[in-house]
Amino acid sequence: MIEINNLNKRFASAHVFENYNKQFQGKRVCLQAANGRGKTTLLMMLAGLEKPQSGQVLYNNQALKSPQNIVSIASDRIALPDFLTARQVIELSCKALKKDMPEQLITGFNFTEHLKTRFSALSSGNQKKCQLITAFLKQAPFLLLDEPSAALDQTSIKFLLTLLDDYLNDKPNGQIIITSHEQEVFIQHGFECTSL
Ligand SMILES: Nc1ncnc2c1ncn2[C@@H]1O[C@H](COP(=O)(O)OP(=O)(O)OP(=O)(O)O)[C@@H](O)[C@H]1O
Repeated sequence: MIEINNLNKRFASAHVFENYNKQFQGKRVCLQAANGRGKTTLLMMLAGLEKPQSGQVLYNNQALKSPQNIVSIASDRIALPDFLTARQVIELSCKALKKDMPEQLITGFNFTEHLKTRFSALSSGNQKKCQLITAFLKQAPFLLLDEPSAALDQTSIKFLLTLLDDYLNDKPNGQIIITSHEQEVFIQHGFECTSL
C-alpha cells in the first residue's frame, strides 16, 4: 500500500499540494479530482519522476530512494524519445528491463501495424497504447496509470481491463492506482474510487 505524509509540491505558479496526507488502502484504486488538481503530478511523484519540496511516501511501510525499481507508470507527462519508432521505444524498455519483445501486449492492443511509425507520428490513442505496453512490460508491483482508457478504442479498453483483472495475481503486495474521468468501467472491474 502507498501512504503519503505531509507532502508539499509547488510549481512557480501553483502550490498543488500543501501538507497533503493520503493512504491508498485498496488493491485497485481510481483517483478522482477535477482537472488541474494534481492527479498527474501525484502519480509522477509516486513514481519518483518528480520531486516534492518536502514530504514522505511509504511503499508497504518503506521509504525508498529509488521507487522506480518497484513502480511502473504510464502517463502523457513522461516525454518519450518521439523521434524513435514505436518499436524502438518498446525495444529500449526491453533492453533496460532485459525482457523479450512483449508480443502478447502488442497483439492484444492491435499495435503491430504501428510499430514502424515514429512515436511523434502516432495518433494519441496509439501513443497511449505504446505507453501502456511499456508500463505493463515492466511488471512492477506498483502500477500507476494516468488516464489509461483515454483515447483508446473499445476493443483496446476491453484488453486493458483483462490485463488489469490479472495484474495482481502474482503480486500479493502490489497495488494499482489509476486516474480516470471515466470511472464506471473501472468500478465494474473492482476499482475503488477515492478523492485526491
Ligand atoms: N511543469 C509544470 N510547471 C508548472 N505548473 C505545472 C507543471 N506541471 C503541472 N503544473 C500545474 O500543476 C497543477 C496540477 O496539474 P496536473 O496535471 O497534475 O493536474 P491533473 O489533476 O492531472 O489534471 P487533468 O485532470 O487535467 O489531467 C496544474 O495547475 C498545472 O498547471
